[in-house]
Amino acid sequence: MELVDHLRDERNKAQFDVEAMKVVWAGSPQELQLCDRMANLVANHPAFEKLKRPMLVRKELFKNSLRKAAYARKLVIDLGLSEEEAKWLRFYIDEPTYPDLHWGMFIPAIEGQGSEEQKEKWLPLSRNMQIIGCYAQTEMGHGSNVQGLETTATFDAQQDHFIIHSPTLTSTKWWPGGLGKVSTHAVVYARLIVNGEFHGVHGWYNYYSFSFFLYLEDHSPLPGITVGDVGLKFGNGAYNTMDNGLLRFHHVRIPRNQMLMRVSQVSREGKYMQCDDVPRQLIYGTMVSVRQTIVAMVSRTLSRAVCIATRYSALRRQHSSSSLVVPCFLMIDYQSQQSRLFPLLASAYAFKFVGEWLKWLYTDVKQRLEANDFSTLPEAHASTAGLKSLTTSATVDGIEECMKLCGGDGYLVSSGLPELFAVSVPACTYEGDNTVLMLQVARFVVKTVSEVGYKEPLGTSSYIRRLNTLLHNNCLVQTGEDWVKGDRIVEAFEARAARMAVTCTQHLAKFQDPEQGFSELSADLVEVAVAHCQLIVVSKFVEKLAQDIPGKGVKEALEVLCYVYALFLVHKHQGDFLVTGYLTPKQASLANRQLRILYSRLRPNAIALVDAFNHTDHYLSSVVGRYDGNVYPNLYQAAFNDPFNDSHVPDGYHQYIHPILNQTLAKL
Ligand SMILES: CCCCCCCCCC/C=C\CCCC(=O)SCCNC(=O)CCNC(=O)[C@H](O)C(C)(C)COP(=O)(O)OP(=O)(O)OC[C@H]1O[C@@H](n2cnc3c(N)ncnc32)[C@H](O)[C@@H]1OP(=O)(O)O
Ligand SMILES: Cc1cc2nc3c(=O)[nH]c(=O)nc-3n(C[C@H](O)[C@H](O)[C@H](O)COP(=O)(O)OP(=O)(O)OC[C@H]3O[C@@H](n4cnc5c(N)ncnc54)[C@H](O)[C@@H]3O)c2cc1C
Repeated sequence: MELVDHLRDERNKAQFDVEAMKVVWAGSPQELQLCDRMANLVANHPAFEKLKRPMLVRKELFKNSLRKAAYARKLVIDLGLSEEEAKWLRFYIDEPTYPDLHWGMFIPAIEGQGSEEQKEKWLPLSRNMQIIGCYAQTEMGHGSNVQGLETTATFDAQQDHFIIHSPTLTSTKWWPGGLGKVSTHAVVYARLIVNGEFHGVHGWYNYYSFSFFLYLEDHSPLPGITVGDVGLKFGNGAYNTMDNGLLRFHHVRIPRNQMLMRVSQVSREGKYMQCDDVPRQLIYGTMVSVRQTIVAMVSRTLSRAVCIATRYSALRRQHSSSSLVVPCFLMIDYQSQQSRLFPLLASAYAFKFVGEWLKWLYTDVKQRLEANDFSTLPEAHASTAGLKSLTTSATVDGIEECMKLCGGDGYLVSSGLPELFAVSVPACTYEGDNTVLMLQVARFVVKTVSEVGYKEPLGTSSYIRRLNTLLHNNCLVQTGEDWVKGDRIVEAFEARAARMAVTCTQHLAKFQDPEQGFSELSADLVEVAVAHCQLIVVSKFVEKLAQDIPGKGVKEALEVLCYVYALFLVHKHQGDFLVTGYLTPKQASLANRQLRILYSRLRPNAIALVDAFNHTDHYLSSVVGRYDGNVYPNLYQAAFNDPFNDSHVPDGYHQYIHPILNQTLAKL
């Protein structure tokens, strides 16, 4: 039977080579081929079916996710998949489970903080999954405030042991993924006490990581350990496939050599030593690594929501504004729909490119760290923290908007959007609360501004070198067309970021106690950080356009997306641009007018741009976002796939409805 493509007319409108755009989106022909292979491996295997997931109760759901993870492991071994292939396989299975933390945090923590000897011992075991690990940092009472962690690790010189203890209820480890039910091991963060002395009363050396056995082989906890799951989380299915755990220690002994020893050591005699040439911030290194990964992944999450909303918008017709009777308008042709949808489409591309750049930055910093060059660590920290915060917040808001863009059907689980929202929303909290992370960026920016004159700003903050120009030269835009020039756009974002940073730095200088100033101005500081991070995203998109991009019409389509992203932000944050005096109201309104023109240029390419994401229907798991656009019959069928429709008479009907109908409520 011939398959009907309900979106064919839309696909025919494309003004660029979709196959070439797929390569740009994937990053390279090799990446495209790799992702395509892994996505289809998952899509074509019944073991990875996921549509029934939201109907399962927690225990069934969890067992189901363990089965999938085991099956994935078997595939990795049977097919001899590389670590990279295995990573994409897990990604397309699309279900948070313990291997995410094992591969994503436990192994990187050992790699980054273990001594050579420790790495040699633990990494092969971990990579072969003979042990399964998690990352136990957060406590019930302390999440963002890592320095406040209460778990103690007291050195016992007599027995050459550390004693790990949870002295208070609030010191209970709380949230680590994979901890609750599965992990055999954990990297645990605790305060170090040697010879009765708390290291780090001043906040320098007060917590260190330890790796130790959590379970006995018969799978009951070691003596002195209490472990469990933190409980049901938001959303059906969603993150409930993960065993986020709680953990308490009652004077648990571990050998001294299970302290991760790259940054500092405790000797047999009980002497504490910090490696001179290694900054203590290295113990935060795993977080830098995961924040980078989150940015690399988040564009795919947003692209998924946008793909669903764009396809449905290009199919569903509503009345025109002049006639409420004739259903003639495609939703995507409403200007108001475009102004909500197209900036999200542009954001997905923008986040993809900034994610590629961040990966490059991180790879570079990682190589430097291995060679004990720590000079770029502050920038890597600020960039990973800021971009993690910016992109996850925008993505989660974007998914919610996509849900609304699909009307009532977006609210159905079968649209794929509610579960995507539920599984993504904790990304604004985990790996650092987004506001807390933006305050770290602000600290970095303010410090850079304060040091102008005796320290050269580098990398993402190098615009601060041209402070004088940026503070005094205002925008030169005179026509709408003037706004679609890469260097002009970047300069506008630089001027806004620099002016906001300088104003805040001047306000901070008025406080006698800098920390009090930082606290009182924290809301403004977050805005400074947002401006800095948006500048990074815009400038990396503009830099991408300066590269050689093959394929008919591909570069032109990307240019439109870049300007949509940038001018949408100019419009959204026009208050910043006007208050800093960089733009006049006329220039701001020209930007908005140009944005409307760009929407009309993007419109014919909309479906092709989401097709270029190359998402399988399995990955989308959305009735309204199907590739073939055959929505309505499938929407109807999906309703009958719900077990709730197995019978006309639900449980409780005879008991609770009949008495009302028969007016026999008194018998209840
Ligand atoms: C949308 C869908 C996305 C899909 C993606 C899927 C993939 C992801 C799978 C994983 C899923 C879940 C995993 C979740 C795991 C976790 O959540 S682990 C726990 C994470 N916890 C946190 O992130 C805690 C946040 N808090 C902190 O990072 C720090 O404590 C904080 C930075 C807030 C510390 O603040 P202070 O106490 O003020 O800092 P100090 O300790 O005094 O240090 C200040 C100096 O150190 C520098 N610094 C800070 N952090 C780092 C770092 N990471 N690297 C390098 N340097 C760092 C800081 O700049 C200061 O430097 P200065 O003194 O100014 O020079
Ligand atoms: C799904 C999920 C998975 C997780 N996985 C892990 C894991 O594997 N391992 C692990 O160790 N942890 C994990 N966590 C814990 C996570 O890292 C913490 O939740 C996170 O760091 C935030 O800490 P908190 O929950 O204590 O929030 P809090 O720090 O209590 O923040 C609450 C509010 O206070 C504000 N706030 C806090 N501090 C400041 C400040 N200094 N200035 C201004 N505002 C502030 C925040 O902006 C926020 O609005 C996970 C969490 C979730 C939700």
